[in-house]
Amino acid sequence: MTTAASTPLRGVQAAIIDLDGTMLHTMPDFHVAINRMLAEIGMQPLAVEQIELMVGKGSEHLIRLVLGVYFDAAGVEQRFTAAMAAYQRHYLDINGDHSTLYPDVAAGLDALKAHGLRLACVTNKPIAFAQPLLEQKGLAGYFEVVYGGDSLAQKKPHPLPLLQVCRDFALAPAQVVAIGDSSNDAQAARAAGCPVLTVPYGYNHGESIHDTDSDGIVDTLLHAADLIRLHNQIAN
Ligand SMILES: O=C(O)COP(=O)(O)O
Ligand SMILES: [Mg+2]
Repeated sequence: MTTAASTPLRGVQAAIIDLDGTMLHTMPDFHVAINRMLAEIGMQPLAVEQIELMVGKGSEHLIRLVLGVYFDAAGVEQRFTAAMAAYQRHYLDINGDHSTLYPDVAAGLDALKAHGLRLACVTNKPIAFAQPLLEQKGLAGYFEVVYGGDSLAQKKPHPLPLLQVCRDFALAPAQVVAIGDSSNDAQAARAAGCPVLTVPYGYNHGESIHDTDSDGIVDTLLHAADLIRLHNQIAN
């Protein structure tokens, strides 16, 4: 972490929060939906530990990696469309049923709002999954803007969704902190010019979050809110 004097968090007025692995432990939902899809196409189930390494770069990437466990490149492409349709159907069927909030998520979002920050959610999850999930878990009301992996022309690690939020809020990237659990979030933030904080408990493609370039690792969203308040020297 840099010192308060040079902190990239000074002057931050909005936060972009990631969904999977940052606000919600959704891996059990992924596990159930993927294995129902695999059963439908006659394949053996995968362990949740295998699936965890594949999540983070959106549904298309996930389904290609899952099929790649069983088939060569041509076999993957041949089955991709049907597998994706089955996966989407199964995911929507169980969306949120096996997912839980990480500790201090609501308290952290409350604190960020109390510190005057505007909030957006940017996820690589398809918007048709993300929006009902946020509603079901009582999180939708926190966010002025929600972008899914298919809402815009590019998804994280591309900076476009983050830059779109900056435009929506009429703020410079340096005034908008991204908070996420993976190198995708950090790369998108760096490319956009946004400061970035990471949480250590989510899904980072099997890599340690300590190896990801960020402006700090925070235990919870509440810790992130405290850090932002501290560096903005707002007395609350
Ligand atoms: O669904 C994914 O690929 C990951 O979604 P996230 O961007 O919310 O972590
Ligand atoms: Mg994530």
